[in-house]
Amino acid sequence: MQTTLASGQPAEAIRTAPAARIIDGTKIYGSGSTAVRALDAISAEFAAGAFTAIMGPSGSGKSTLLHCLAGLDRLTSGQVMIGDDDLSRLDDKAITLLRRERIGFVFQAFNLVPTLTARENVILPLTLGGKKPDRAWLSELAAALGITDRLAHRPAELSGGQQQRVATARALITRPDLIFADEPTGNLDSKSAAELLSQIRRAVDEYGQTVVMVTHDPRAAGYADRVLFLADGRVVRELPAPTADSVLDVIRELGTR
Ligand SMILES: Nc1ncnc2c1ncn2[C@@H]1O[C@H](COP(=O)(O)OP(=O)(O)OP(=O)(O)O)[C@@H](O)[C@H]1O
Repeated sequence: MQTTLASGQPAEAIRTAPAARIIDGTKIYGSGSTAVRALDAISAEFAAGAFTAIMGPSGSGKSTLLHCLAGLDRLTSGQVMIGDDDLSRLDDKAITLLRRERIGFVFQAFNLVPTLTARENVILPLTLGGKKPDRAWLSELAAALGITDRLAHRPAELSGGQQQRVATARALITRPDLIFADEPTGNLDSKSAAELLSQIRRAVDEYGQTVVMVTHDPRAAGYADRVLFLADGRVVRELPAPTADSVLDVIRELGTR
């Protein structure tokens, strides 16, 4: 029989630490009269094996949240936990290692290395860690993302959308526990966007990976398990089991408040 706690939740669910957590996170850029409070004592949990979309108006702190969760930037105060590791207690070297081993990124600026081919860019996280790529997985990813025939090309010879898909393959190649994506479909036509989102969805459903994705697109958010809406550096609404329509409804409602 399954053990349940007083809260009604199964004990197993409680024991499994969230993949990532931010607790009372505040991020202030600059100081004095020019200081900007990008995150304002925000708290949120990202369950292992779940896909969360982050939405909110421009300047609401979405990218800052992603960067702080991913250990690319440090909070001014508060805590970020990746599994059981408290990022505020780790030095930069330890954070770099943790990122390389457990985290994949897809960002707006693709950060592809211009002198490397698409294939070399995709496998870079493995090369850096001294590991060999799993050829079958590389082929599967390239096919699913529609870049198989572009792998020998350098980034400058690829369209923006193709570069975005190469960056996505790079984020997925190590099968990281956690994937952070900042507007991954921003430069894609709707068919390519659907392919990329399906691939991200598979990462969650088939491999149990945890995804946190910033997006402005209600259709993209519809692929997630829940949406967190930010405003002024805080979570103002959580929407479980979103659809493009229910996301639009919440955006309209928040916009008219
Ligand atoms: N490096 C920085 N220095 C100073 N202010 C910054 C910096 N980065 C972000 N900000 C400010 O912090 C606030 C939150 O920015 P952030 O990029 O997190 O918002 P966002 O919700 O991702 O916006 P968008 O949807 O436009 O990408 C904004 O007011 C922004 O101008």
